[in-house]
Amino acid sequence: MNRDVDRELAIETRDLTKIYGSGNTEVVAMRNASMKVSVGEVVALLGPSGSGKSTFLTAVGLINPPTSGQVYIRGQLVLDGSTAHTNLRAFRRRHIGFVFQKSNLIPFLTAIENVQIAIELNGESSRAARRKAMELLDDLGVGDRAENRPSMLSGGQQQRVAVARALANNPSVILADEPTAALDSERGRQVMELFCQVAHEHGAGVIVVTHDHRALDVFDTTYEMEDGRMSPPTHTV
Ligand SMILES: Nc1ncnc2c1ncn2[C@@H]1O[C@H](COP(=O)(O)OP(=O)(O)OP(=O)(O)O)[C@@H](O)[C@H]1O
Repeated sequence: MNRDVDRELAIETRDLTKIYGSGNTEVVAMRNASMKVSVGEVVALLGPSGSGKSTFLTAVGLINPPTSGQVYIRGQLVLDGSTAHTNLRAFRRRHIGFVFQKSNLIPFLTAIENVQIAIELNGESSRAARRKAMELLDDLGVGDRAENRPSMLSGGQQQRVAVARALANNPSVILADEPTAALDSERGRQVMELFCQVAHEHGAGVIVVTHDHRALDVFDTTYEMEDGRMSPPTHTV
């Protein structure tokens, strides 16, 4: 990626601070955390347990607002401290895709239905949604498992379906919390590589919280949190 060009930003956070509790129980979980993620950039977020990664990710995901600081998505100010500048639920559904540690697929729906339903919820016709869902499953190498329920799929295949679902509505932003934690290192790497490839192709800004230092070369940029503070970015050459 050519970083000399001022690319369009998918995500920008400015000085995010989060304080839980008050008085004796006050915890400053995040201090002035700033990050810029361009369209098509895939970022790894590292840090020890309790360093504030989930607090940061859930603030960017508009789930757990910061105490102060701003979140911009595609240049639009969405959160200023705990003040919402848009309808957060609607904005989240349209612009943000989530991938969790476990795939969280709906057990009684097939792989394709799990992806299709996410597209239909955003107002697509069932036919168009099914076609798009199939394309995504094919992209992620699980098209041949489209008619299987999650219990018939391996952990890696389930996670690929979950990634397809996160990409379903062409989100500007994808947030993943240890998406490969339940997989062995080889399968974890495969899922991460595919995830990055598809995110690049779809032009989303992606932040992945990971503990796996072995797969860092698949990311464009790495940040590290420690004691609530965000490091400057390290770019992969
Ligand atoms: N709801 C809460 N109330 C009070 N303190 C909290 C709350 N959530 C998190 N914390 C505290 O904030 C700090 C940062 O937690 P956070 O979960 O963001 O860290 P993390 O880096 O994601 O950790 P892990 O890797 O273990 O998930 C920790 O000290 C944690 O105990």
